[in-house]
Formats: sequence, structure tokens, C-alpha cells
Amino acid sequence: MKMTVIGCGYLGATHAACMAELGHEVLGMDSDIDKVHTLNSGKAPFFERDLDDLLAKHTASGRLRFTASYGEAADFADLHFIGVGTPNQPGTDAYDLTHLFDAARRLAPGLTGPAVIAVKSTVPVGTAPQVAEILREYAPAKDLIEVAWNPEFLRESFAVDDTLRPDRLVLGFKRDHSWAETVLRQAFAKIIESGTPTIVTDWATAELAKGAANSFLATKISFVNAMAEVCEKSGANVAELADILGHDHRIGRHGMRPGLGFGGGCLPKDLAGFITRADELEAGPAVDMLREAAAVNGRRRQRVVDLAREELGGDLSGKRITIWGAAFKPDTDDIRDSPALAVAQALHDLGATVTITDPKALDNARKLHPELDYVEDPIAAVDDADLLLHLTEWHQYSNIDPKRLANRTTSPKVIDARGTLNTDQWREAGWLARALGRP
Ligand SMILES: NC(=O)c1ccc[n+]([C@@H]2O[C@H](COP(=O)([O-])OP(=O)(O)OC[C@H]3O[C@@H](n4cnc5c(N)ncnc54)[C@H](O)[C@@H]3O)[C@@H](O)[C@H]2O)c1
Ligand SMILES: O=c1ccn([C@@H]2O[C@H](COP(=O)(O)OP(=O)(O)O[C@H]3O[C@H](CO)[C@@H](O)[C@H](O)[C@H]3O)[C@@H](O)[C@H]2O)c(=O)[nH]1
Repeated sequence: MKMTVIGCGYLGATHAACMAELGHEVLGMDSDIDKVHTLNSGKAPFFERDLDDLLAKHTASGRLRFTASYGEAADFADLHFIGVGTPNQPGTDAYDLTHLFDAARRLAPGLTGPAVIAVKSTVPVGTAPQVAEILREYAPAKDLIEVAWNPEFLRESFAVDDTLRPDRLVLGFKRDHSWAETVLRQAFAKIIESGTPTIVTDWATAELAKGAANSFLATKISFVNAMAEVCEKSGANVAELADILGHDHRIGRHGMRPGLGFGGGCLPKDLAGFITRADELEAGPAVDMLREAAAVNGRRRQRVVDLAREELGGDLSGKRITIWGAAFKPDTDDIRDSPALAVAQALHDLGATVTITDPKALDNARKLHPELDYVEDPIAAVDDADLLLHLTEWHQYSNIDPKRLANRTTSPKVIDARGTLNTDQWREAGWLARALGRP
């Protein structure tokens, strides 16, 4: 099949490459011409495991290319996925749908015959009819355009695998849109035939499915982090508590790692956007627990700042703090709403000199936070530090021998906010080690 993917960021570039891997002929379209050039050279403009391999393979095989032209995209195929960004509006928690509406409006004039527009971007419930209305107004094919809602559940750092082997497929249609269902079932045939649960539903349920899933994931993380707060007051160990809870198959251990809480381009903004939409729909009380999940998440970041202050005698001015980790989680270079950088910024604002290291995200961090210091090597980064903070759990950090580090600091103090350092080992190596939620 031929298809396009409009918006080739983390989601769209991955989707385009994976659709080519499934055997389709794919044209990716993005308004950012630099991104288009990078993608056409067979490379991702960001770090995502396995993606460069797929991009190189399929730009070479001729099944995948990228353009910045809407006209070319409209002419190329009758199936168009849209995966443009839907951030929060600056200064509010509501979704900014400008890019999505703009994409629909600019694609529409080229749609002269029947076409399926399958939206993957995450949106507030009630968006699909607005996209359909834009297409009806601006596309010459008018009512021959069918809109489908196909929310995406991939995780960055597992994006390729999650796209090719998703837990489920969700396809949302307007009642009379049976052609769109046929087309999408064809596009995803290999995934469906492999036994992936495929749920066909209406637009609103498909839209809500995505916000509800991210709200649940965020709440699960905040639940265990709320337990960490209780552990800190009672002397209990949240890591062991999470293991005990997780063995109950009704609870499950996945997605319940305690620590510094959630960040990234999705969970924080989707939680905020979901709450805002529920308020608009006068369903505010139904999402009060989500407000609390967001509050718990904010308190984890503040807790690390407070602990750092406590360890450094209350006054951070002139203190040197080293941070391991800038990305919002390991195995990505994405720093959107990174908990590590939020803590770094707060400590800098309190007068500390902050040095950060990260295996992949330093270039992005440097652009956003030029006021912080950056060092490539995690070992050299602790030189003359008054305090080390472990804020993103890259596996290489838990393999570093603390004995090699202690003498490089002014005083060996570490706070493990992600729970993956062996604090017993660090203490044996002479460090004063503290961890969130654990004695
Ligand atoms: N990143 C993820 O893991 C993930 C997973 C599931 C869902 N989502 C959702 O997918 C959407 C995209 O997220 P992302 O992380 O890929 O964002 P992103 O910022 O990485 O990518 C968005 C891309 O859209 C392009 N774009 C913006 N306006 C455009 C327009 N009018 N025409 C063409 N291209 C345009 C941008 O240049 C950018 O390359 C969001 O709604 C997000 O919530 C993201
Ligand atoms: O047990 C956990 C799991 C995650 N996190 C943190 O939560 C954030 C999000 O992690 P994760 O969910 O792995 O990453 P994302 O790539 O943001 O993926 C989420 O957001 C995507 C975009 O909507 C969805 O598609 C995915 O299903 C959803 O997991 C990160 O800061 C993690 O450090 C924890 O603190 N504890």
C-alpha cells in the first residue's frame, strides 16, 4: 500500500519507518526542512534505538522517503496518517491543536478523491469532528474524505518495537465510515494477523483511550511515589514495597518504578490536558485523583532539591553539584519536561554551580540550559563536586564503581533519586548515600 505520514517527529518518523518495514511504500512529510533532509539521508534527527537501521534500510530500498510538500503528500496516496505535535498551549494546561488543524487545512486542497485521514496525535476528546469539518470545508473531495482515529501508545526508547508489536490497535470511526476501516485493516494487516487485539470503536472512545491510558500510567507512577513519601516518614523501603505489591497480578510491577517521577513529552502534558478537558466537560470531580497524581509528581522533584540543600548545610550558593542524567528517561535524547533538568534548574536558581552529564542528551540540554555546565564523562564530571545526584537511570551509571569516584569529590555524598544505584556498595566505598523512599 501507499501511504503518507504527516509530522515526522518521535512518533511520525518511527511510524513511517515501521510502515515501510511492514512492506508499504511510505512518504513522510514534515514542515521542518532540516528534519526532512536528515531523514532522507537515512538518519533520525533524534536518538531512538533501532530507528536509524530502519531508516537507512528503507530509504535505500526506495520504500521510504520524506518531503516538505503538502501537494506531493496529497498526490502520493489515499491514506494519510497525521502525527504532528499537540503540546500544551503556552501558559495553560490545555492542548494546543494549531499544528493538527494547520496540517489538515494544508493537506486538504490536494485531496481531490476519496481518502482516509488517520490521526495518531494525542488530543482532547471532541477533536475528531473538528478535523473532519476542516477537511470537509477545504478538500475538493468533501464528503469522500473519511477521518479515522488511531491513537499511538509507543514508548520512546522502545518506539520501533512498540510500533511493530503493539499491545493493541485502536481504530476509531464515525458510524458510516466502513471504507476507512477496510483501508486501515489493510495497512495494519501484518500486525493484526500476528494476533494483536484490535479494538474498533467510535471517535470519542478512541480519543479518550489515549488520554485515559497516559493518565493511568501517570497515576500508577505517582501511587508508588506517594508510597515513597510514606516510606520516608516511616523508615520503610519503597523498592521492596513495590516488589511486594507487584507480585499481585491485579497490581503488576510494570510501570511502577518509584523515583523522581514522570517527565517527557507525553505523560505530564497529557495528564494536564486530560484534566483541563474534563473540567471543560464539567466532569472535573472525576479527575480529582489525577490532580493529586500531578501534585505527587511535582513533590518528588522538590524533595530532591530539599535533600540536596539539607546535605549541603542549607545554603547552596557556591556549592558544586554534579548530576548524572539529563534525558527524561534512559535510552533517549529527549529532554522535554525532564525531571533531571527541572531539578538542575532549581538548584542553579538557588546558587549552586551545576554540572551535568548524559550519554545522549547533552546537546539538547546545552541548547535549553546554557547556564549549566556540561561534561561528557560521568567520572570526570564528579571532580571537585560537593554532591552527586543520580537523576536519570542510564544503565552505565549503575555499573560505575563508587570506589573510583570517592577521592575525586570534595566530600563523597550521593543522592540516588532513581533507585538503581547499590547504596550499600556506595556506603562501603566511603560515600554518604541517600535514596528516595529508602533508608
Ligand atoms: N513521542 C511519543 O512517544 C509519542 C507517543 C504517542 C503519541 N504521541 C503524540 O504524537 C504527537 C507527536 O508527538 P512527537 O513526540 O512525535 O512530537 P515531535 O515534536 O517530536 O514531532 C512533531 C513533528 O510535527 C512536525 N509538524 C508540526 N506542525 C506541522 C505541520 N503543520 N505540518 C507538518 N509537520 C508539522 C514538526 O516539525 C515535528 O517534526 C503528539 O500528539 C504526541 O502527544 C507521541
Ligand atoms: O515505572 C515507571 C515508569 C516510568 N517512569 C517515568 O515516567 C516517564 C515516562 O516514561 P515512559 O512511559 O516509559 O515513557 P514515554 O516514552 O513518555 O511513554 C509514555 O507516553 C507515550 C506518549 O503518549 C505513550 O505512548 C506511552 O504509552 C507512555 O508510556 C519517564 O520520565 C520515566 O522516567 C517512572 O518514573 N516509573
